[in-house]
Amino acid sequence: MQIDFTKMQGAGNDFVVLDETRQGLGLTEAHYRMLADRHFGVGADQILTVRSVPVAQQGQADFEYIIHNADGGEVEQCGNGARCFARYVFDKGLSTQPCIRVLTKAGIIEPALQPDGRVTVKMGRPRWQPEQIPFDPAGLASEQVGGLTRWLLPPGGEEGDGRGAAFEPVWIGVVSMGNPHAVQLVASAEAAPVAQTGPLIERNHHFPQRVNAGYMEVVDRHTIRLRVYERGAGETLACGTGACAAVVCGIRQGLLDARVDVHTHGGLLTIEWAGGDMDEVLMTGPAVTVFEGRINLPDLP
Ligand SMILES: N[C@@H](CCC[C@H](N)C(=O)O)C(=O)O
Repeated sequence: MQIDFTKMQGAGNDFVVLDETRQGLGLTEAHYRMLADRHFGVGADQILTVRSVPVAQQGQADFEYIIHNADGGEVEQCGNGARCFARYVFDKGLSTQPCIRVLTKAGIIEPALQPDGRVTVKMGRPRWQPEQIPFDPAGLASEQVGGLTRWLLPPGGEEGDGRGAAFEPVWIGVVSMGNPHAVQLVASAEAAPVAQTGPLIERNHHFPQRVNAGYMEVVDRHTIRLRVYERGAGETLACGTGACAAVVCGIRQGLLDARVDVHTHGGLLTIEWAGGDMDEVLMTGPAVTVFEGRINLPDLP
C-alpha cells in the first residue's frame, strides 16, 4: 500500500501527518511503528491522523484528531501535534478558518492560527483527581505545597524490587492535560537524569496507563526549562502537554505567574493559565511543515 504523508514539527517534536478525511487508510499499530521508525520509516515521535467528525458528534467539532505514539499505541492528547494539526488542515485547504474545534479522545480543543505563524491552542482544563489521570497513590507519602499535592514516588516501580535502588525517590505533581503527567522539580534540567529515571517513572505501577515524566527547572516566576520523557516515545525535543502540565504544577505550588515561557531543547512554548478550576490552559508555539512524501507500507499484522 502507498500512502501520502506530511512531515511536520512543533518545537522539534516531530510528526507524520495523515489525511483520513476522505477514506480510512486501515493502518495497524505495526504500520504506525514503521512510519515512526527513524531507520525503516519516515521518523516521528507521533503519527497524527485527520478525520471527519463521527456522525454522533457532528456539530461539536470541525475535525477529529487521532494520535499514535512512536510505539504504535493510541493516546488521548498531543499539544505540539495540535498546533501542527491546525496548520495542516489550513494549508491543505481542508478548512478556511484560522480557528477550529478539534475532537480528541480527551475532549474538544481549539487551535487558532496567529498572524505571526505561531498557533495558540485552548488545551482545556487541568484535571487533578487521581482517577482522572489515572494514578493510584495507594501507599505513597504525600505533602501539600501551596495548592498542589505532591507524592513521593519510588522511581524503581515496585517498592523494594531493586530496579530503582540507584535512584532516590522523587516528589512529583500529578496532573492530566487529557494525558497523564508526573512533574518533578529539578535544580538543572540539563543535568536531570532523564534517560535513567524517565523509563522507570513512565512504567511505575502507580500509573496504570503509564505516564509522561517531566523535569522542570524554575528559572524565575515566568520562565522554566523543561525536559520530558514521553510515554511511548522516549525523550522528545519538546512536549506541549508536558509544558502545560509543568506550568500548572508550578503555578499551583506558588512558584510561577500566570504566563510562563517554557524553554525546551527544541524551542520556546508559552503557557498561560489563570489558575481557577474552570480556567483553560493556553499554549502558544510554532508549527512547521518540513516536507511531503509518499511511502510504501508492506502488509503488516
Ligand atoms: N508530544 C506530545 C504528547 C504525545 C503523547 C504522549 N507521549 C502520551 O503518551 O501521552 C505533546 O506535545 O503533548
